[in-house]
Amino acid sequence: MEPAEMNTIPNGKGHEAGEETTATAIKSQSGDAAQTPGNAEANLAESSEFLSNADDKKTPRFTDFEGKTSFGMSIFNLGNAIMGSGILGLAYAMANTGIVLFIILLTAVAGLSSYSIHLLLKSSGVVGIRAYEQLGYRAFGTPGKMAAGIAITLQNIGAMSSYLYIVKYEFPLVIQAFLKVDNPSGEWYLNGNYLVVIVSCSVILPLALMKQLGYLGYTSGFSLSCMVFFLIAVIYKTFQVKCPFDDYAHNRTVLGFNTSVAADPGGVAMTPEGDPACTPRLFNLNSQTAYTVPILAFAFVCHPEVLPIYTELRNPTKTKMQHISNISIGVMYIMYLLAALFGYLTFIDKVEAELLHTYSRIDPYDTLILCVRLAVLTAVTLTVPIVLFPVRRAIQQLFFPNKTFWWPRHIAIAVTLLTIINLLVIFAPNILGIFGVIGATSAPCLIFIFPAVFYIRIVPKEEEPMRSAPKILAACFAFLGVLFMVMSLGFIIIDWTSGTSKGSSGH
Ligand SMILES: NC(=O)C[C@H](N)C(=O)O
Repeated sequence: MEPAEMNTIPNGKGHEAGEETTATAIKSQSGDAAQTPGNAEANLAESSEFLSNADDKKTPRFTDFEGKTSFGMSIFNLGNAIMGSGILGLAYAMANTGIVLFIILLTAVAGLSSYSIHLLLKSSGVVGIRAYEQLGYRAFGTPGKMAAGIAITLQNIGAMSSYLYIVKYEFPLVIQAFLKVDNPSGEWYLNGNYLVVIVSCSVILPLALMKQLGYLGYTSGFSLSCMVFFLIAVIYKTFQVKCPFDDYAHNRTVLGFNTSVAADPGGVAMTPEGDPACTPRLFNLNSQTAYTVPILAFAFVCHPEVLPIYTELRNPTKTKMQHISNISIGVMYIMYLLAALFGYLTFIDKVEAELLHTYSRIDPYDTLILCVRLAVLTAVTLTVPIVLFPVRRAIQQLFFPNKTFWWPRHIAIAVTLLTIINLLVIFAPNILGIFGVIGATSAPCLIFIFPAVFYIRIVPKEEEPMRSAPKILAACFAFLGVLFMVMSLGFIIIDWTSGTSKGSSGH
């Protein structure tokens, strides 16, 4: 072991100077043990110590970091990590599956998501370090660590870009409507690119510079309340909007108004009352049904954030963290179900891939809908710092594995990441298609494949033989992930070649 390793903070978070404990040395040894068969015994002793402690619910013995975040704040943070732009695509997914099939799939993805967190937590109990990349390292050495780090980076950069796209395209419309600017003539405050930079510098960057994720609990709570407001508005609108709805652009054209709202090229056919297009379906299968699982999987991705949140949890145990995950997933499940159901019941077959757009087609200047847009904008903006944390941690794990916390590096990584995402959103809006592919590859890796294969490799054979039920189940889970990845990629390729791209998971 190199002397430098004795000071390693493997989770990428540092202690204050002088806070270094012998625990750090224990971790460094365990990192080494992964590579040296001779140390396997010591390693196993350490793992069983973690496991027995977790199971006994005695004083926890995780020594990689002393967390201070409460149970409630951790629920807010994880809930905020789960809830993002994914919610806007769910009504569309329901339109393409029907209500019953959607509920079955939503329940399945939520359940699988929670099982996958169980695998991650159990593996991290064995390794003793709560970092996704370290699980990869323990399971497969450097390639495993690289694979985890790269998947987290790609997935989360994709998610953050999708949030900033919302800021770029929604924020100018909201400002325009609130200021009642009918004919915009190049005002800077209606330019989405400037707004993205302003929001990034004034809101996201200061939050992303926080030393610990736990501090973001309050903003996460606020972000979730914004989404609750969105949900209440979606439910309320179901009883307000008559099906078939009158397209605003169509009305304005018919009445001869000069409107700045572009008419949808497809238009909305004015269907008579009693049209089947206004009857909700219980089951539905069409060419877009294939996108449902990628949309749902994207909506439930929070796995890169689980271990950082666990690291900062006060008195951490596996059971406690699993409760936090189950509560967050459970609450999001209910919110997702309600948003999808009422969004679908409002527009039935006319619902678009992005729910907010559909409301704008009724009346883009409706005050409630403008407030809802503002709420969604705020919610996704406040999610960016949470999603940025695991990327910074992955970069630290990959490039500066043996370094203690250092403010200049912490700040430089955040600034660089935000700059890259801003440049992508401003100059390469067409890259969303690429993120569809990334979403289709990194999401199944992070949710299904990595937790399962890491678990199989990390949990010692003495404790769970290869043919034991938990490991066979984990193997099936990994297989499901591969199947899902191949399917999603196949659909995207078919979509591209037939030229009807809808962009699956990358909203
Ligand atoms: N955190 C993520 O990667 C995506 C998040 N689950 C969303 O719905 O936007």
